[in-house]
Amino acid sequence: MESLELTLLGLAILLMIVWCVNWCMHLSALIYGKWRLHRQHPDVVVEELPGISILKPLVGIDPNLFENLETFFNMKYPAYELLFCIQDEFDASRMIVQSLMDKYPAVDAKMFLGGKNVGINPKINNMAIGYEAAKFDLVMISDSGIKMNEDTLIDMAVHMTSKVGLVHQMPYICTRKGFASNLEKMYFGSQHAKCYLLADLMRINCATGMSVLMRKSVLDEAGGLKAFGQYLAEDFFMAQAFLDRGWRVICCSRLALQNSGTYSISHHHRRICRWMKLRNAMVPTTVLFEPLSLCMPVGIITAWAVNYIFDISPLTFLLVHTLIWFLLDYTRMKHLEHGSIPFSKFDFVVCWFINEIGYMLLLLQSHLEPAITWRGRHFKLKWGGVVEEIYTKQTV
Ligand SMILES: CCCCCCCC/C=C\CCCCCCCC(=O)N[C@@H](CO[C@@H]1OC[C@@H](O)[C@H](O)[C@H]1O)[C@H](O)/C=C/CCCCCCCCCCCCC
Ligand SMILES: O=c1ccn([C@@H]2O[C@H](COP(=O)(O)OP(=O)(O)O)[C@@H](O)[C@H]2O)c(=O)[nH]1
Repeated sequence: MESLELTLLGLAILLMIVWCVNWCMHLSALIYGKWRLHRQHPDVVVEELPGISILKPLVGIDPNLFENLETFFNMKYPAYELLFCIQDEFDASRMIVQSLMDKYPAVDAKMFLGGKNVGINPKINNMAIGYEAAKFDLVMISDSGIKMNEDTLIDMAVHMTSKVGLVHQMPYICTRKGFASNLEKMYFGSQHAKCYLLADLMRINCATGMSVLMRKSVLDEAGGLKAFGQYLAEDFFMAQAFLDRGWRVICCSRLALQNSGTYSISHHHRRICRWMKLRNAMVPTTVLFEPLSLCMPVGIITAWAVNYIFDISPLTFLLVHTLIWFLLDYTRMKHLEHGSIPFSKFDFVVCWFINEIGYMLLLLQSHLEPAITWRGRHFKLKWGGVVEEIYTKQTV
């Protein structure tokens, strides 16, 4: 009996330690975010910044594609080239790119059609020809849904100091109409931002491939872009290749503004679930630690612990815990927005709860359904992150 009580006491103390670690994570991410993000670079001599080759992999169109791509033609940067990689020669994005190239003849832009089969990852296959044609030593990969501010390239280039090999942007979401967009903002502004900033602070590989600037010479030394075609989480392995060679990988101070014109709650959930499956395979410790870094699971287990040790009402504890967590998320989101949050406080509360609950359900789903579906293709992840495409039989 005594040993059971001791075990329960030990467990309760352990859970309280996990709870304290979570508050330290929350506060460190807030402080680090304040220091790292939204910096200005008034003293930079822009003309001296190195040239950049920007790879834009495109598949299909969405209502914001023209607007998003146009921002790349209007960047304040001395030397850059745009390498549009269009997966299918009959893809509708070809017309959009052509019209932008006609509108901005002074911008160095080229189109590459059809890609090249160098592996399984379709994004890598799509960019393979563009990569070979890149003329600058700094190569940037920028996903189709990204919108750029005029000074984002400057910010990324400034972060590419002599010890740095890869600069990435923390994903965030542009303000668009509707609840689905608010929910996406909530996801990227709360738990995701907290862990992303912390990982960057602790130099843990967390680089997301939607917007990354890399030294091409180092990537070539690692086998070039094609070496990463066997993985679906090519971003993770690319960043790892830089770390393995002693280069620093850092997050710059501008956020990656995702502004896809096609969005819905189910699309967001499918996408996040796909990412969770990749995380589970790449860094298996996240299987245990990701739930332990979420408000509700941590609150519930600690409510039991404080009740066991201090006889405090679990419900009161849970309410106070949730309120403070919520307020810290609100503070972070305000900082990420660099101003006021673009939806009402009521919407914020609703989104916050739906995001917290949805997050836990998605974590469960990511374990139940291991196959990965991406843009209509199905993949099986093998240990170590190598991927295999699953072909389904067509019946006529
Ligand atoms: C008690 C502490 C527990 C901490 C546990 C935290 C668990 C992680 C929780 C949230 C993670 C958010 C930050 C990581 C960002 C990863 C984003 C992601 O999942 N990206 C995958 C998909 O990217 C797209 O893939 C297709 C590609 O074409 C696109 O271009 C990409 O954008 C990506 O592939 C994933 C790779 C693996 C990333 C592993 C990240 C581990 C992060 C650990 C963070 C720990 C921080 C806390 C430290 C105390
Ligand atoms: O078969 C594919 C799937 C994706 N992509 C490109 O890869 C990038 C990321 O795709 P998506 O937005 O679907 O990935 P997510 O961010 O959801 O992981 C985009 O620029 C796509 O155009 C590609 O070239 N071929």
